[in-house]
Amino acid sequence: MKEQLIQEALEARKAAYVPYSGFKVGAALLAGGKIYRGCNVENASYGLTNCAERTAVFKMVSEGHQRIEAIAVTADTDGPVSPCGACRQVLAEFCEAGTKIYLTNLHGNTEEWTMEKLLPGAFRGTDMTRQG
Ligand SMILES: O=c1ccn([C@H]2C[C@H](O)[C@@H](CO)O2)c(=O)[nH]1
Ligand SMILES: [Zn+2]
Repeated sequence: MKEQLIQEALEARKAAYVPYSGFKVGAALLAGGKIYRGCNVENASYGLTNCAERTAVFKMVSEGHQRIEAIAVTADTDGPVSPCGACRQVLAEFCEAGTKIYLTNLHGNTEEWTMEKLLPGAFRGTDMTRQG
């Protein structure tokens, strides 16, 4: 599954819409027996850009799944790509501590991370049980 997710992420990257940065990113995740791909989608109002990882997550949720089994992310970086802080927080919502995160690049450099390594001590909904 690791290799398949990486190949799917490489394919997903080809669809990236990046007229401003030129930096294409691809992601692919497994959920409910299906693979959801995502690419980054930029906007003339730069801050509205959606990263590849979040595109894949939102596709998954909108299709009725809420648990990521594993995810691969790829870009044309020197080392394995490093997901941004926003994506780490969004991934944490639908991953468990041990969920595998495959970080890779176009040169075949791959690192196998976990959600807990990607965002230690992530803020979670359960942290809000004593609100009010
Ligand atoms: O993990 C990452 C890091 C960056 N980007 C995108 C956002 C923007 O389109 C471009 C440059 O930041 O890369 C992603 O999609 N995922
Ligand atoms: Zn991001």
